[in-house]
Amino acid sequence: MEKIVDAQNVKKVYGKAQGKKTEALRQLSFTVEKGEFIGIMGPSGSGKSTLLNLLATLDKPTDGTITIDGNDVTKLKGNQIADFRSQEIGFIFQEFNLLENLTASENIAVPLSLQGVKPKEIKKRVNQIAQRLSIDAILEKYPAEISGGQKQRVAAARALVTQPAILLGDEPTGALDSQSSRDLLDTMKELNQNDQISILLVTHDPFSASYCKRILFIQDGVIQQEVKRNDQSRESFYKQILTILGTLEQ
Ligand SMILES: Nc1ncnc2c1ncn2[C@@H]1O[C@H](COP(=O)(O)OP(=O)(O)OP(=O)(O)O)[C@@H](O)[C@H]1O
Repeated sequence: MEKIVDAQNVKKVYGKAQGKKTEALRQLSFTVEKGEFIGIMGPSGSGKSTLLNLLATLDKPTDGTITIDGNDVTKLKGNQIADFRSQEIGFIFQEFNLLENLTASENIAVPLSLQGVKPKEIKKRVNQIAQRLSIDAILEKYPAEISGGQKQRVAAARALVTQPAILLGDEPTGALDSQSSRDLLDTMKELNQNDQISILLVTHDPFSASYCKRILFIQDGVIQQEVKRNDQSRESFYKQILTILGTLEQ
């Protein structure tokens, strides 16, 4: 199996040398295989956002290594980091972060324009991913003219149009109603199953997490527990997640 992410002994300490220090992550190790759909859960303050920032190459670990698609991202410097991020990492957030004065299609095109891809190729790739996410009909609309669920699909298309090694999600259903959440999660499941897109989802929400194939539970900066869905139904996985969360948050 090909590893998309290989995090080894990752440690993150916040704070100045002399001042108060917070050890947000301690000796955290895990891998993500190509085509996995993995969830990260844990109580508030357990280190989830810290981990996501490190995986997104927005911050560096204090110690340890993080390899993404064969590249040790802890060794990247300056411009290499931004280039790597724009090519290899797709990101969807709770807030959709769309540019309000650009149409859906222009929003999706932004990462490709930044990479200097030619307009004809951009058009082709935007149309392809829009079809995949069933948003072809709204491509010429502005964010203010579409629903929350559609906005998140546009954001997902923007994240995937560069064909990144991994799609990172930070509570992507957090601002959606339950039907739009379900639709987005179904689409993510489909992209994972049919297109082998590797997805890592950080979430508080057991319903979203129940779509994952494997979940890492973090507590106090370490992986406390790991569960696999295997062949159980999503409903039964959901119940298992609730039980574990109950024990963790005591
Ligand atoms: N920039 C920072 N400077 C100092 N401490 C920080 C910083 N960011 C996070 N921390 C601390 O690191 C620990 C882990 O925080 P983190 O935000 O990663 O947790 P989380 O699991 O994402 O929490 P939540 O679910 O509430 O978003 C916490 O103790 C937090 O206070």
